Amino acid sequence: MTQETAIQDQIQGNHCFGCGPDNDQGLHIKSYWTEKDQTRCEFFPSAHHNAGPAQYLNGGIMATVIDCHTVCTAIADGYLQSGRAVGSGDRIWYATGNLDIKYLAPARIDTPLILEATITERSPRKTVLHCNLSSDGRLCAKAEVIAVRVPGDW
Ligand SMILES: CCCCCCCCCCCCCC(=O)SCCNC(=O)CCNC(=O)[C@H](O)C(C)(C)COP(=O)(O)OP(=O)(O)OC[C@H]1O[C@@H](n2cnc3c(N)ncnc32)[C@H](O)[C@@H]1OP(=O)(O)O
Repeated sequence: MTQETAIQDQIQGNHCFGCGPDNDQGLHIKSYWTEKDQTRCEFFPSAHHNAGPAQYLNGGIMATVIDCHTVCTAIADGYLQSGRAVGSGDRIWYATGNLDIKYLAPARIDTPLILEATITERSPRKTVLHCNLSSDGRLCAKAEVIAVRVPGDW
């Protein structure tokens, strides 16, 4: 189920700080399906994304990339469940209802992050996802996210 076009590049008009192609100052994460119900994102931190110690990544940035990777996965899944191409027709949009992160180890600022999300539950109004964030082969954070479907004009 691999694909060449990122989920974010199939959705028009997204100004989100973490995942919006239309945000000039955003992080511009890119998420791809890898298998059924699973997506992957590789993110290269910039030097100004650091925590207090310059060698480590800020935890809020980690939360943002997890949030955006999982919610974009829920949005793409919403289109697939409706039998539609991602981004086609009336907008399908989800917002973050809950984001529960456990920070397990520091992530280095000079090393790419790997995010792997899995859809664990879905219903018409919400999608539940698990996400692992790794850096340099080490699991640095794991999260449970509840994405709630909101109206297209939210
Ligand atoms: C222009 C085009 C752009 C497109 C780009 C898109 C890409 C953008 C990507 C952005 C990426 C970044 C994303 C961002 O940064 S989104 C920004 C951060 N998030 C928010 O601001 C959300 C603020 N909250 C709300 O708007 C509402 O409270 C929401 C929408 C969340 C729920 O509203 P509402 O209360 O009316 O919902 P419901 O009562 O019908 O419940 C429905 C189901 O959901 C379950 N539930 C509800 N709340 C919670 C909760 N807090 N924890 C756990 N579960 C919750 C509930 O039990 C029920 O489950 P079930 O009983 O069915 O099992």
